[in-house]
Amino acid sequence: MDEAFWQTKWERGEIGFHEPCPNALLTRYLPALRLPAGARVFVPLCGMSLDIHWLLAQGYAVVGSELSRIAVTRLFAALGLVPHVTPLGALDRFEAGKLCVFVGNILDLTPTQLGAVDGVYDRAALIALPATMRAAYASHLVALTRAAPQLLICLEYDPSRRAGPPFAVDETMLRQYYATTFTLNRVARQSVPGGLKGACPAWESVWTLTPLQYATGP
Ligand SMILES: C[S@@+](CC[C@H](N)C(=O)[O-])C[C@H]1O[C@@H](n2cnc3c(N)ncnc32)[C@H](O)[C@@H]1O
Repeated sequence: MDEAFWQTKWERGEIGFHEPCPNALLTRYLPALRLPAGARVFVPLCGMSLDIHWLLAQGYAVVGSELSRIAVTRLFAALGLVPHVTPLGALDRFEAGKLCVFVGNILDLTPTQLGAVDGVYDRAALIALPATMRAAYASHLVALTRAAPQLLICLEYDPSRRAGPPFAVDETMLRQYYATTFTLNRVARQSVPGGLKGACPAWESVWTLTPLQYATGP
């Protein structure tokens, strides 16, 4: 699952993952993160998601990371924003109003370039990556965001029934990636209507990841 795979998907318009409206699990469960008003939310592997429109409409500042320039150009256009583009070595930063997106490989993004974020929203990012890349992505994301709390949507299905992406990521895997940094709390689990593209039953889980140093104890 290299960069060329995703660039080709965007060039061919094969973007079945793109949802026609803001994700209902985001709009329902983001309050569980208890972000302050006007918080800065990081959306890794953001595509041109309408979730970003929704986050901006709630008054959040949004910062994204996305490989595809096609996606980011379309995202700004759909929002009626004209981005100011700044080259930053391997990345380009697109900025307008309260939206900033780094175009390029997230692994090239540094904490200094990203700046402070209050929370992370991961929909179809961790599960877009194969197992060989996931641990590196997860630890990079923690370092990048200085372990900011996350709202994370995961997908579970029998991986012998269908090849990813999206990949199945169950609780055991999630704990391998994040349990040393966060308290993991599953706030919802629901079956995917019609299964995973009709191939097999699937379930979506919504997790909140709270930094361990902030977890309240007795
Ligand atoms: C499954 S899509 C999800 C997009 C978005 N989160 C959504 O919900 O519509 C995964 C996205 O990650 C991007 N991507 C994949 N690998 C990446 C990487 N290493 N760095 C930045 N973006 C990446 C792809 O171009 C694609 O747009």
